[in-house]
Amino acid sequence: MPVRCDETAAWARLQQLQATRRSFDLRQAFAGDADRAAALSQEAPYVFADLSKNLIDAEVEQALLQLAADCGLEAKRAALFSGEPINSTEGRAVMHWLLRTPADATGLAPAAAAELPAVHETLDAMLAYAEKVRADHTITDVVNIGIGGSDLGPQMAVLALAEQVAPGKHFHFVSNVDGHELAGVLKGLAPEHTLFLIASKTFTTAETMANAQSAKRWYEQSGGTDIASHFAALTTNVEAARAFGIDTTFGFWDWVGGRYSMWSAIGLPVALAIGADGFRRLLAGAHAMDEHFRTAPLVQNLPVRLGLLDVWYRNFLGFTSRCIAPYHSALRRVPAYLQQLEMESNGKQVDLDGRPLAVGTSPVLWGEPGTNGQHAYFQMLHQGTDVVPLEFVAVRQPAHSLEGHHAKLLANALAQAQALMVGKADAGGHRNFPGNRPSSFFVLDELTPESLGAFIAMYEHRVFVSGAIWGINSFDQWGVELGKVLAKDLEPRLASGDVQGLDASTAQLLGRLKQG
Ligand SMILES: O=P(O)(O)OC[C@H]1O[C@](O)(CO)[C@@H](O)[C@@H]1O
Repeated sequence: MPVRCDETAAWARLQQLQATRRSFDLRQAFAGDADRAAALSQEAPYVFADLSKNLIDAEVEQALLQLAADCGLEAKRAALFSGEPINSTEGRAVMHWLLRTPADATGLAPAAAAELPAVHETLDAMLAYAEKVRADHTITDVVNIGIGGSDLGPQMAVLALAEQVAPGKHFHFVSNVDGHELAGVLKGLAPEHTLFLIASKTFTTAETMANAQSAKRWYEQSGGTDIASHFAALTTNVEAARAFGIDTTFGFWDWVGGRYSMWSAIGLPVALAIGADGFRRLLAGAHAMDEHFRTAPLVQNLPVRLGLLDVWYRNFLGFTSRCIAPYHSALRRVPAYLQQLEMESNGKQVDLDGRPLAVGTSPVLWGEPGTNGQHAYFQMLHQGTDVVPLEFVAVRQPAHSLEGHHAKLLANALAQAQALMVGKADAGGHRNFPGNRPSSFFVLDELTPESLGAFIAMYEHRVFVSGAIWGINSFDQWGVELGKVLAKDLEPRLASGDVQGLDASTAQLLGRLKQG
């Protein structure tokens, strides 16, 4: 039976520490420890993290590392990198990291080594296709149709790396079954200049299938005659894609979770946007972070330190949400991407054996780019009654040459982190800032494919770490199923008006929304 984190000696120790840390004050902690900033910071590939403005100290970190030991984190990490079927409810290995492993890597576990040639064969084919389409100037618009992991990752990355996108191609992402979205995109397109990518791991997702059918109908009705050249599928279900009428397919494997799939064929929009070299650089950055996570001692391992901090905040300090503020507008879809990554992975209520947990799991993740958030919800972060740990992401070098802007942006990020911590007590009443509010601060030197890859991989592993401590399966998502089944039942009722067997509220709403 797996170890329950809350039954370990380290958990009890952390509870004791939490009781003695009720009055912990960041300002005093800095005043009392000249080494605090350095000791609670971490260099990792392409990412520097200053964790020193968090409500922790060396003793708490030490106890958290003991918790990692008691919960078998290293063995779990080894199981991840050995290709063991750690996604136990689906009987699957979890090897998205293999998608960014170089072709000549040595020392891989047999399960991983066996898959590596196929990974690179598919990658090479996909990148060759990407280069062919990039060189084809008749294709001016690429429409990615997919949802969840088949949308958020590529969309986030194409936006983040927009500076490197070759001119002449426009990228559109259609995810919602809401026809307004697809109709809005199609309005400006011509079939002969458009490439549709149907991105779906399962090739069964209702929204994606509906959008794909409508896109195909639109293509044919607008005079398009060459589906083979204007549609490609990115999927593990190549047969279903063929049955749909798509010949050009790029596959991947069931050991790649949807929310971990931007490194696979699902990343084709990114490769189309930044080219084969750019995509390989993205993979290289992520691989560098994989190696850091796999090999660095836990005490100097950034994803480990972050995952343990998440456990401390969630389970000992009782913080139920975390805010992410990228101070870079190109990172504006990062919060949405991370929401799926963390909340779909760790929003679980039972352990690996299906037994109810006695501890809280995934916090709510939310956020907007700075400085916009400052003029919206930062009020609550500074003076609200709840403490919400905040994560700043800043990029040292801008990709534009507009004078003065970047210094203003960075000054704001620094100022907000500083203000949250130091507060302002002398004004009293409405003008009082309590301070002592925690934040982490990530610095990327430049926003490049490498640094983006490393940053995202850091988050993936961080989510793995907290999930491993909680003893949950971070790689299934049964919680999305019930709504899908009920929607199937309700769809025909919206036409017929049949409310038999429905609860009174759903019946009333269905009556109001009835179609026709
Ligand atoms: O790629 P697919 O199979 O269309 O799934 C899309 C998304 O739907 C989910 O399965 C949730 O419904 C996500 O996990 C996944 O990323």
